[in-house]
Amino acid sequence: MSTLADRVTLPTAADPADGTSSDVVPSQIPADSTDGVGLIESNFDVEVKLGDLQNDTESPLYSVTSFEQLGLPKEIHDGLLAMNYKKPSKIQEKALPLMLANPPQNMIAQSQSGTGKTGAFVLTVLSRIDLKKPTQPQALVLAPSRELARQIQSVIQSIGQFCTDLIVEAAIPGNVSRETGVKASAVVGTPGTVMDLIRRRQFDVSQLKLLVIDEADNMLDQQGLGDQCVRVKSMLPKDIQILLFSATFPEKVMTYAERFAPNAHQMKLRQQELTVKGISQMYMDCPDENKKYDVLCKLYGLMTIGSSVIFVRTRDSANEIQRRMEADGHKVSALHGAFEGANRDALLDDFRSGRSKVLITTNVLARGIDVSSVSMVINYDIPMKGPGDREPDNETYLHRIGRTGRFGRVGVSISFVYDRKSFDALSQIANHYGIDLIQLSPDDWDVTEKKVKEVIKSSRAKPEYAPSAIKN
Ligand SMILES: Nc1ncnc2c1ncn2[C@@H]1O[C@H](COP(=O)(O)OP(=O)(O)OP(=O)(O)O)[C@@H](O)[C@H]1O
Repeated sequence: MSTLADRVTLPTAADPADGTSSDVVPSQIPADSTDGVGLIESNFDVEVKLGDLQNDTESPLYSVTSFEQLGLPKEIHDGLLAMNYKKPSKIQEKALPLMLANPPQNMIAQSQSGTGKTGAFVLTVLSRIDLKKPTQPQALVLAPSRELARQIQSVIQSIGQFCTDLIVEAAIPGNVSRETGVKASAVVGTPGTVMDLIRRRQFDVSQLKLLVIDEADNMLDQQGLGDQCVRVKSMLPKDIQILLFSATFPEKVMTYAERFAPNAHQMKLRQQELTVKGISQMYMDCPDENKKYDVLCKLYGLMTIGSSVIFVRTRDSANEIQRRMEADGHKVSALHGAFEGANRDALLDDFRSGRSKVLITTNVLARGIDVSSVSMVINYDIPMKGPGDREPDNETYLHRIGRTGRFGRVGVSISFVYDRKSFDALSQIANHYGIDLIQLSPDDWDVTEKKVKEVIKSSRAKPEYAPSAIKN
């Protein structure tokens, strides 16, 4: 059978399995005992030398400074030690002195997925709060989803675990008491809920000193949440320090971001620097759309995969794939915006803890979510944008695959293509970032198994630091 790749030439990387171009640690592949569902507990037995990466000048995890040199208060430093953060990553090292300086200045900061942007702004939040006013809101972080807001709340609580009287509240639907309103020094929320709370006078913003917008390119995009963020900002003190963070800042949003955060320091990456080296990016050339599902099941049937995320275009297809996979004996969960909040929280908590290992979701979880055990991301549908979904969505692709390969770990992403449109879209994404995609074929499962397993196996690493101090 001729494959799409026979017909159209897409650049392919040297096969990492042949040892010519490999960012992964080659390891012995055990004869996996699959139980038909391919979702077996894994043994984390390979060491990742994070210290090596943090000494590699080319790595975004590299830094020359120590956290001590950043002059953070003792209780914050103790929190970092408890999290096993030994050295700052590049973004933390470079951005922190600028963000912590007085008088406060705005910042627009870009760094690859999973390189510690959250840590960078959380340290700024904690440094700016006066803990003697525990219920007076002083720092506000906005994020695009309730899941990301809750995660950031947990990171503030974890790094701030020795900050006495620290109260961090999530301003997400259904979470803030109508009677008391917001009673915390740090608030993390989604823009719609934050706007409602301010309007209903349940959130006193008069003493806010810091506004952080995470995933800022998405949050300021006029097609999306832009309006709400602008409205929130218009209700805040005029001299507030503004920090904008993302792994992606497309040019058209950048111009807007510069107006939103005037005179900001800027840390930007070149387009070719945006991809994370530890993620082996592959694509699967499926015979047709209907066969995508069979290929998916075959993949899970063949391999022992730690945790993985499957991204689809619509909520309906997430439900449908979940239904079919469960009927076929796979244990999977689906999470998307149609579910009620508490249910979404429980589903993600299960995934974080490893109780569930396969998460089928939409773009709602494409950004920011940090689950270090994710070793595989599947783009079941190539991310598209614009009227009629005509254009490839470069940014969403990068964020989706960034759910694996967190902070020096390795992971694999597999994007499914099946026709000219999906193939061209993926080619455009690859060209945009200068990525060499590795081709997989459903006609040759031995090779696929070898290529994917090699990465997955080495991703079962025991990092030097605690995997994630996030408490749910
Ligand atoms: N200095 C550090 N030392 C060790 N681990 C760290 C350090 N900074 C961050 N981490 C860990 O690295 C992981 C990724 O960090 P984080 O979620 O902040 O990435 P990010 O850059 O915000 O990613 P994304 O672009 O996906 O939002 C987290 O599990 C975090 O706890």
